[in-house]
Amino acid sequence: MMNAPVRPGALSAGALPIALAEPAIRFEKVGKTYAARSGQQAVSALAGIDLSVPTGSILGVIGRSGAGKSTLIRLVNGLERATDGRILIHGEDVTKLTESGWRSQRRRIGMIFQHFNLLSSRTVFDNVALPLEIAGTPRAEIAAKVERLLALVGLADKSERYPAELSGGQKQRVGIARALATDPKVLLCDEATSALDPETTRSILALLRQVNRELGITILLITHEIPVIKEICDRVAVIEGGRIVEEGETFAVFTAPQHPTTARFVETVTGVEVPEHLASRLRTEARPGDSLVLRITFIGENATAPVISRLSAIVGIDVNILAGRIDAIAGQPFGSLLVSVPSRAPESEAVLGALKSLGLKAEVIGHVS
Ligand SMILES: Nc1ncnc2c1ncn2[C@@H]1O[C@H](COP(=O)(O)OP(=O)(O)OP(=O)(O)O)[C@@H](O)[C@H]1O
Repeated sequence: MMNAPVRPGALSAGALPIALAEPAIRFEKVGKTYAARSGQQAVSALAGIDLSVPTGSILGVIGRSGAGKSTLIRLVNGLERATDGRILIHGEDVTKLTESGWRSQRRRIGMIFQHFNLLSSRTVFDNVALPLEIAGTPRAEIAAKVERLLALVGLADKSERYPAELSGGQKQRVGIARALATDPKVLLCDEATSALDPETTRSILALLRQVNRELGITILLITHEIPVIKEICDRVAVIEGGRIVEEGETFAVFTAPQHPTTARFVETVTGVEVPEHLASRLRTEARPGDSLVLRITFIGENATAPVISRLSAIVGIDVNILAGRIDAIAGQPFGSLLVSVPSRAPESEAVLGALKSLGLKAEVIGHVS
């Protein structure tokens, strides 16, 4: 039986759920092999990459050095060409574009870099104006647009300065303004905060979030820093050895990583270390009078609920807090707490049962005297 035909105009693009909307970027079985150079072997940098960047989202690709991140992002703006598969940008296959096709495509893609790539001989204003000059925009229009962009990135008072007179964070703000000059639909970020200190990193990430939310620009970023993913990415893809080993919504991936590499990345921001003085005394077998050490994970609304007092009330015993943290992942609360309770059978079983009834994940770490 044939499917019923879809009536043209029955669904407007605005009414489509995100999952059905055309992704801003789609990789289909993409591979990249760098050709052998004299005396060297060919390098397979990427293989079998299937990845969709939903329109309007921020997707972060994380991986260690050499995993293939730079190659992946360079394929999206045509600085490298895929050797296998296809890349679609807003539905258009860019894999077969000619150089002149790429020139007009690149106007729809902005890019920012780890080392900013500003022209040192041009003022802030002239750096931001450059893509507009290349596109042949009239001078009066350029002036108005550059002023708007500098106001957006918080540098309205720096337009006549030169890059050497700016801090790293200010240079990246100029990079962002320049990348937005041609009204791109997609912004690519290549380790954009790796050269910045943590506080400046946070302010640049907040600006990127604002650009995404207020201008509706899709962002694909690559990084080796998990806090960047935690802070602003809606989705995360983990890349290793040229392959995507895990991909999903940031909160889901962080709270239940499936691949060992993902688990190693996320434990640095979600886990609570067992304090040294405790770790050296931990045993797997309980002895009479011992305490049981548990790691409790709080997700979503549980992270801010008074669960420890509720737990004590249910089981009628004291719960000692040993270490903990409450944080936000992609804007959602997440907490992890190390506690100790009596190891004796009825009490410890009651605690584990009560934690389950409260909807909390508990992991037994060991026993201490
Ligand atoms: N132009 C090139 N010619 C040959 N091999 C290359 C080239 N560029 C990258 N490679 C190789 O491809 C693999 C992936 O490199 P890529 O730079 O994409 O990784 P990365 O994750 O961005 O690493 P890093 O964070 O260190 O930049 C590596 O083995 C690298 O040596």
